[in-house]
Amino acid sequence: MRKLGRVLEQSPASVMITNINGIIEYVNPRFEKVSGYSAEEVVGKNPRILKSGDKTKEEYKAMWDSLLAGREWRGIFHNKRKDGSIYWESASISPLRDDRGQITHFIAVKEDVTAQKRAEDQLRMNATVFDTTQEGIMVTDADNLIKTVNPSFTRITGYSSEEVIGQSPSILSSGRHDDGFYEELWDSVLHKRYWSGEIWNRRKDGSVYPEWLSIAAIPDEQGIAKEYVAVFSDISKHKENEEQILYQANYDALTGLPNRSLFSDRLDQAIGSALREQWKLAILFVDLDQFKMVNDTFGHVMGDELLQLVAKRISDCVRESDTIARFGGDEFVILLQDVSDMDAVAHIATKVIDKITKVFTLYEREIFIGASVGITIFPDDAMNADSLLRNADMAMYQAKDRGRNNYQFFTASMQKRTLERQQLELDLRLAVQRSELEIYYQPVVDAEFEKIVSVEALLRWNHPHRGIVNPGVFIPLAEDSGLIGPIGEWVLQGACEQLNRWHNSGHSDLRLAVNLSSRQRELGLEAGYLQQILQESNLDPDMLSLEITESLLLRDTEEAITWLSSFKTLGVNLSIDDFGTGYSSLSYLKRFPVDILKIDRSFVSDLPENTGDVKLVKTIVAMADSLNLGLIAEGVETKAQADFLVQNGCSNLQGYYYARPMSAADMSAWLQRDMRSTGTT
Ligand SMILES: Nc1nc2c(ncn2[C@@H]2O[C@@H]3COP(=O)(O)O[C@H]4[C@@H](O)[C@H](n5cnc6c(=O)[nH]c(N)nc65)O[C@@H]4COP(=O)(O)O[C@H]3[C@H]2O)c(=O)[nH]1
Repeated sequence: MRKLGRVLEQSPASVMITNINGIIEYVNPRFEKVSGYSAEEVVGKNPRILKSGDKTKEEYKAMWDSLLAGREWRGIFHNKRKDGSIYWESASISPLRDDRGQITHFIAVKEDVTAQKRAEDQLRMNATVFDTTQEGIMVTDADNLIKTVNPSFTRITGYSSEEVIGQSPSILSSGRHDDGFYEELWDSVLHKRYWSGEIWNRRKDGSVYPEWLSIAAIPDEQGIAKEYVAVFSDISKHKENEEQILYQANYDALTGLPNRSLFSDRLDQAIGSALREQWKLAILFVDLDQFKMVNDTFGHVMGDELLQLVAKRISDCVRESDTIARFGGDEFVILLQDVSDMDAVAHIATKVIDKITKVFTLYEREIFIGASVGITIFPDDAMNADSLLRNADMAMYQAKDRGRNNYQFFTASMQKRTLERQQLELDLRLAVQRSELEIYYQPVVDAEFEKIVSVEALLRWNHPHRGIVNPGVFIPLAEDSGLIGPIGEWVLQGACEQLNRWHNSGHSDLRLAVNLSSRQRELGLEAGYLQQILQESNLDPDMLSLEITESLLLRDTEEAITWLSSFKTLGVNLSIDDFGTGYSSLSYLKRFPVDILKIDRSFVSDLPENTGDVKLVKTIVAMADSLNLGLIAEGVETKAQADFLVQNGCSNLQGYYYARPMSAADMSAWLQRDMRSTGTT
């Protein structure tokens, strides 16, 4: 019996003996160690002091039912130690009987299975991760044959586990990587036990996809790799996004051409190669003429489509290896590599202009635009990308100044001209204060009745060093700098005062036309100001007409209508200058409060020989007739032109044939002359 006692005392299992009522009578030292309670603390107590609250009442009842029926009970307890920590015990509880077979005690033999339980939980969790993770997992053996794969492997690759187990992972090879790539990969796995990187694999359906793959070698106790675990995720979507971001950062979304940033990179690279190979580069800066007008008239959708067609036409002019970029708006830039012959560069520029000036047909409309091209050469003109682009831009402006639809090579004198332009702008600021501006007047005659009907006020600048500067040069400068605001008001006031003087000297029927710039609207010219001038000059508003260009009508149409209508309300007339050069249409003539059309000089100069112009002028005359608009032909230089116009219903004529623009004093003298001699001198 003592021997038995020793067995209990030294048992590696916890032993607890309770009486029939479940009151603890004995616990062995192992119990004390595992539970943290001493024998004194638990003897006389109910074992429920160990309860963690995990088992339900029903479970305890089932256990007691079984024990009281004399059956052994086996199960797991989730118990609480004295310090509150939880542990798992596997228990076997048996009833002890006396000689009469009556149950007197219960003996519980328990084993702490916490570690085992944790390991099982860990395994279960690993299995769940393996089954549910989005990453594909493939485990291979020491010979690198597939041992197991998870469901995501099947989802990504299309192979079921049955199809791949026992196979080499090479069935996934895409063929996109060379042997060297796999050698490096395995070298890292074998020596560093790890590799991760991007790899292209092939699905069962043959499609190739990029994945992010990590391979780890799992060593045995001796450190020898027994298994390899490969974890991978399909990164096609991620790559697509990455490519899209890269694309957006480097390409123009509308035309698909490289943008400014990619162009600059390519230009830098091209400069590098050109230096090495000792060849030249040409940069062509292409700016569209009249594009803004199309955009404003027909809307952005049409403007966008036009830009796409332009991009296509420019691409047709150069080699695949050349770069064409869109810098935004209506600016395109071409980079030609390895150029030796400047004639060839000029030829390409001509080709680009020819292609762009050909008619575009969009939504059954015929659209004409033009292009001005500036060219600069590396290394002749500059050594770096920024300067080259600046030069090409400057040359492009020169091409525009020279009448559009042509190209200009950059020259050092252009830089000089740009500086001169800046100087001229400074001078213009002082011109008003120094009284260097003067209003000239050009008569408009009624050729049928041989009398003067009106004068047009045309501004001149008597520059102290340059002499007379024409408005074609300084009006754009004044518009760019905002100086057209005060200058335009000065012209209105001066011309109205002068007309008043002529009225007072007996020419009371004489009318006046003054040019308005669209910028004057933005710069705040208001009808109230004009009304004041008219009152101060004692003029009937009907004696004044404001000349506006077609482009003014087309830009910000609604605002322009409101602005012009406010002048119209005063009683002044509005005339459209350069009629026929833009996208004149009957519909906008009806929308604008216009009174007079001026036929542009360009349609008059080839009359009466040019049949196209003949037709056009006849159409404008008919249009003015039917809309009840006044008509003036500009730029009449010959008797033949005058005769043709009069015979065809336009008798109000303006041009050198009658008189050039002249100072107010000369105009006064002219007014005194006999109108009968007009045009015969
Ligand atoms: N070859 C040729 N040319 C002729 C003939 N008859 C007249 N011209 C020129 O044609 C231009 C007619 O003026 P515009 O079309 O209003 O075109 C004007 C007008 O748009 C603008 N401008 C002139 N003065 C002013 C002004 O005070 N304010 C504004 N905003 N613009 C002005 O500058 C433009 C150019 O003015 P100008 O150089 O004075 O040029 C004038 C005039 O000198 C001819 O028979 N043959």
